Amino acid sequence: MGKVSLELKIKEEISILLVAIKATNGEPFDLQPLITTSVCNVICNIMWGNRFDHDDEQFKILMKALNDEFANFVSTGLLNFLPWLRHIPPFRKLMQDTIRNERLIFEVLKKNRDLHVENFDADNIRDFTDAYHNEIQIEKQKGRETTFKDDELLYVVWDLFMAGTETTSTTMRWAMLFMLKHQDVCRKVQAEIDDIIGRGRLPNMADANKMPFTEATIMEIQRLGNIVPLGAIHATSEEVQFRGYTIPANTAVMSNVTAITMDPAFFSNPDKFCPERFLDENGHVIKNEALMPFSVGRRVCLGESLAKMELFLFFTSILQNFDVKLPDGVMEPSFEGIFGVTWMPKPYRIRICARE
Ligand code: HEM
Repeated sequence: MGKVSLELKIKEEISILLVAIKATNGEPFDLQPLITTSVCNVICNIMWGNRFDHDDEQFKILMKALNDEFANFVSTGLLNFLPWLRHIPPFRKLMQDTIRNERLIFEVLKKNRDLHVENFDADNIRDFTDAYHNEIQIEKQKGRETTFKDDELLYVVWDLFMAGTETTSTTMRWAMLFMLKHQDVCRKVQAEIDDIIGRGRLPNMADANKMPFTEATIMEIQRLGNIVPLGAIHATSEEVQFRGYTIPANTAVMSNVTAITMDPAFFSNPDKFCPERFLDENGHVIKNEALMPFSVGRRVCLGESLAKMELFLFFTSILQNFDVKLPDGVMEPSFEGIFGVTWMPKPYRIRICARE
């Protein structure tokens, strides 16, 4: 799927999201289910070429199971290191729930794969699942051994759902909290949107490089939101010498991303929310290599460009149309977080009101 058609799919989701937000009539609500559904639908579109209505039964099963998997991730992750814990409450129940959820999710994934295989037409590749299945057929015809396998496809799709849904949704929820707290920044972003895009059409990716303040704001949200504070766990495949240390083969390695994003040597006053740190004196964006929300190296986030597209389009489309406000009686947004798959804000309620 090319960048242009991907952008169209994202904008289709955004249009539906904006209608759903408008229907809240400026009353306090939790943005999480709406935004997660939207970004999950983007992945569905890439994988299966379709989207689901928010109240579709199959989609509800997938979303609930995905949410439970995310919520239990830290505890189930512990079982990787201490597997015997699975026999002891409360881990026993957690393990049973995880197995049940995985079965439910794989049923949905299998159903969609089988539908694709039934209607497969090599001359009309509709989406990722078709493209993958096509690869299996090509390798089969050539009689070659391949890692492209029907069952492997289910795990690839599952990985993309896991990696691509909660991350983007969580970043957007931090984004809204930062805008609640820093209304001055929010107004500057809105002024840039009005100037470059206006109110008559949805934002496009072509607008992004004309909007340095917005780009810098998203960078600062990603720096302070810091949603993957310890990166992903990797393992050394052989012995490694690193800065005078010897790391043996098969050692689990984690990267302390927080130590970098909060290091005054890279970011002055690191606790301060300050988009201007990413702008030079002419208002142009400064790239800072110490900002690495998608990690670096060979295992860098596979979805980085999709995620950047989603963040820009969701963020600007919401602020183009709405102001963000605290519920009556709430003086300050809470920046307390929960450590699940990612570092995510505690559930909060927000008022998103049509702009004057
Ligand atoms: C704001 C959103 C996102 C953030 C902050 C983010 C961040 C990350 C980080 C830090 C990693 C670990 C890299 C490493 O192992 O060193 C990662 C891996 C990955 N991400 Fe993302 N991600 C985001 C969105 C997405 C999206 C939308 C997709 C695609 C659908 C995606 C797919 C993946 C995949 C497949 C990996 C594993 C790559 C590998 O192991 O080789 N991510 N991401």
